Amino acid sequence: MSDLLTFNNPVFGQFAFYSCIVICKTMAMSLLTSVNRMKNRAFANPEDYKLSRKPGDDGKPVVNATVERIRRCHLNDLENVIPFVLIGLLYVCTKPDPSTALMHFRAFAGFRIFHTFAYLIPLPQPSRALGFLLGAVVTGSMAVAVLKAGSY
Ligand SMILES: N[C@@H](CCC(=O)N[C@@H](CS)C(=O)NCC(=O)O)C(=O)O
Repeated sequence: MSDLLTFNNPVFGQFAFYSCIVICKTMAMSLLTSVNRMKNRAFANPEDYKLSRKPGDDGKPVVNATVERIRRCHLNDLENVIPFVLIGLLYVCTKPDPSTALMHFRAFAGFRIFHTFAYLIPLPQPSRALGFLLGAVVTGSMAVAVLKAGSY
């Protein structure tokens, strides 16, 4: 029992692996935002322009469509990845069938990566909606398992 949330438990190991992938993907959105802020000279704060002021800059915050799209994608990751990680931890404690659990973890990571491509390319809808919905179904399925395990 005490080994459930350690790497002695293969299900936890797989959960940690796929969680780390989706967390790193979420973190990469910050980097991508920064790169695109610099590329498009679309900084959020007047003081940011002082780092690389160019002739003609008035130092006013600029809203750029690409930067805003990346930020929405980042926010959507936060809305979905955090619940996956929290519910996933509880799910691992229900001692799920290892192959079923692995299918959940892989599917969630795959759908979230697909959602990112669908948002940033962008792919025509309902591609992004499907990426979001299927990922949410995976987290929902783990939540049902947790609720069942805790309901007696
Ligand atoms: N916070 C989301 C909740 C619903 C959601 O996540 N929808 C997916 C599929 S349409 C999405 O990618 N929404 C765009 C977004 O969150 O920026 C929203 O405002 O749209």
